[in-house]
Amino acid sequence: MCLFVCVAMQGPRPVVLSGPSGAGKSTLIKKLFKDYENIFGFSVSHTTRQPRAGEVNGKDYHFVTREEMKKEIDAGEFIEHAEFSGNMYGTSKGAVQAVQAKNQICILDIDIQGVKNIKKTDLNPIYISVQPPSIDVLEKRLRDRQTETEESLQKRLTAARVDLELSKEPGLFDLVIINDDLEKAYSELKEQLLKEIQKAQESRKS
Ligand SMILES: Nc1nc2c(ncn2[C@@H]2O[C@H](COP(=O)(O)OP(=O)(O)O)[C@@H](O)[C@H]2O)c(=O)[nH]1
Ligand SMILES: Nc1ncnc2c1ncn2[C@@H]1O[C@H](COP(=O)(O)OP(=O)(O)O)[C@@H](O)[C@H]1O
Repeated sequence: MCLFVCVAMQGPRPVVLSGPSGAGKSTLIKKLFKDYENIFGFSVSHTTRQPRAGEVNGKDYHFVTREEMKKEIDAGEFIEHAEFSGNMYGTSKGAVQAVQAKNQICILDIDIQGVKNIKKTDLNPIYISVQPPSIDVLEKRLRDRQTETEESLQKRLTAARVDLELSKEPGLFDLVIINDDLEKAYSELKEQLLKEIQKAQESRKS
C-alpha cells in the first residue's frame, strides 16, 4: 500500500538529518525553522529517554515509556525505530503524515540505523549527514551542552565513532556537512535544500 509516495509526489521531498549526537543537527534545524516560517515541519519522534530541561512533550519528542512504545510498534504505527545509547527512538507514521498534510518539508532527525531503515521505505527523502570536525571537538560540544551524564556522554562518543565509520558508505548520504563554522554549515544545508524550499514557497503563493 502506498503510504507516502502519493502525498510526496505533489509535495516537497522530506529531509533526513543524521550524524553523531552533538554534531549540530538540532542547531541547524532551529535555524531553518526560524528563517523559513511555515516551510518546514518537524517529524516529532517518540523516545523513551527522559526529557531535558526545556524540552516540550509533543514538540521536541513524544516522551513515552518502553511499554507504550513497544505496544505502538507492535500495532504497526512506526516507520522505523532503533535503540540508541540505552533508549528507544522511533518515527511514527503519524509524525510524518502530520507534516506532509500541511504540505511542508518534513525534517527527520534520526540516527544511522534510522537512515538505513528509511531507505527500505518509499519516503524518498534527501539524506544529509551532519558531522563534527573531530571527535575531540564533538566531546567538547557535548560537555559544554551540559545535557549528559558522564556515562551517557561516553555512550554517545562510542556511537559517534561507529556513525562516522558507517557514514563513509558510498551513496548512503546525498550530502555530508562538516559542521565546523556554523554559518558555513548552514549555508551548505540551505543550498542543498534550495529547490525544495522554492517548491514549498511556490505552493504557498498558489
Ligand atoms: N532512528 C531514530 N533515531 C532518532 C529518532 N529521533 C532521534 N533519533 C536520534 O537519536 C539520537 C539521540 O537523540 P537525543 O537523545 O535527542 O540526543 P541529541 O541528538 O544529542 O540531542 C540522535 O542521533 C538522533 O538523531 C528516531 O525517531 N529514530
Ligand atoms: N558550529 C558550531 N560551533 C560551535 N558549537 C556548535 C556548533 N554547532 C552546534 N554547536 C553546539 O554544540 C552543541 C551540540 O549541538 P546540537 O545541535 O545539540 O547537536 P545534535 O542535535 O546533533 O545533537 C550545542 O550546544 C550547540 O550549541
